[in-house]
Formats: sequence, C-alpha cells, structure tokens
Amino acid sequence: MNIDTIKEKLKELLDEQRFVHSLGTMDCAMMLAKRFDEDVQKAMIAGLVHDCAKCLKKEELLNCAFKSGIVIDNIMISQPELLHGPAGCYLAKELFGIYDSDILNSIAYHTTGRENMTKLEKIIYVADLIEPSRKFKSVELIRKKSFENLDKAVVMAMDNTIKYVIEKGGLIHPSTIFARNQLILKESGEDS
Ligand SMILES: Nc1ncnc2c1ncn2[C@@H]1O[C@H](COP(=O)(O)OP(=O)(O)O)[C@@H](O)[C@H]1O
Repeated sequence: MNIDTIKEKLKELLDEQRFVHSLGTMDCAMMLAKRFDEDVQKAMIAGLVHDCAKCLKKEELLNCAFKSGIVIDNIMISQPELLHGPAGCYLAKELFGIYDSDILNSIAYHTTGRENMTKLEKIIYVADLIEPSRKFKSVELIRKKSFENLDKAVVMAMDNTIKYVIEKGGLIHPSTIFARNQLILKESGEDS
C-alpha cells in the first residue's frame, strides 16, 4: 500500500486531531530518518500508522492487542492507553498489509519503548513526542536534542512521560524503565 492510500484509510479510523498528529509524526520520522541514515520510506510509514488503533473502543482495543502476538501484561490491562501500540501492530498487518517487523515493532512499542530498541523504534518514539502539534513545556529542548543525539532524546522523552504519568498517579510501564536505564548506562560506557 502506498502512503497516499494509507492516509485515506487512516483518516477513516482516526479523529481529526489524531490524524493531524499522525501526519506530523510521519514528517518528523522522515526528517530523523534522513538525519540518522534510516530507511526514509519505512520511517514515514511507521510514523503515519503508529496511532492507527488510538480511537478504538476498549473492547476492540483489547481484542486487537491480544491478537498482536505482543505480550500483554497487567500494567497494560490496568492502563488501557498502553494497549494501542500492540493493537496498532495488529491493525497495521490486517488493514494496511504491513509485514516489515521493524515497522511493526516501532508501532507496537511506540508508547512504552523497550530494551534494545532499534534505530527505527527510537525514531518513532521521539517523532511521536516532538511532532509540531505537541505543546508541552520541554518540547523545544527535546526537538533540538533529537537531531543531535537520538539516544539522549529518547531518554529526555522518557523522562518527560514518566514525570507526566507520575503526576497523574499512574503506573510506569517497566519496559520504559529498562529502556531508559540501558540507554543511560550505554551513554556512560557502563553497559558492557
Ligand atoms: N511508559 C509509560 N508507562 C505508563 N503509562 C504511559 C507510559 N507512556 C505513556 N503512558 C500513558 O499512555 C498515554 C498514551 O501515550 P502516548 O501514546 O505516548 O501518548 P499520546 O496519546 O499523547 O500520543 C499517555 O498519555 C500516558 O498516560
């Protein structure tokens, strides 16, 4: 499926604001892919499709998440906003005919991140947070960092999300903690 066909189909699945966010994420993913020598087409598709399950009702969300093949844990069940990544991975295959595992994993893990993230997974994780319609306080700092050092930008993005979830009194998904620790250890040269 080409990008224009994906856009048309995606428009039917998402509300206006989420569709605009998806186009913004696609553009940022494209720029980051060029900057960090990643496959631009893959980055654009992953950025465009990453939130395709965002507007599903809870029952459908659970159903698609369980069919994705991604391990669905108790934290995800008790915070269902964490299910749209895995559910999106399933829909990406079913509705958009996407079978590239790096694209599918970038969609599946775009909310939590995980240990050993690929370059594409990091690009989608960051692009989701820095796209132009995002307006939170430290967004400009993360935008700037994302074109200088992708790993540091992922850590900054995780810090921002972790603080936000804590302020809401929510549970932090452990994959985010593992991913963040790994990237910080790598940066300080203590991961080997
Ligand atoms: N690592 C995490 N652990 C727990 N909850 C999270 C985590 N990351 C994000 N969330 C929650 O999931 C929601 C959806 O995340 P995300 O898809 O990144 O945001 P958005 O819906 O703004 O695109 C966030 O608003 C937050 O409440």
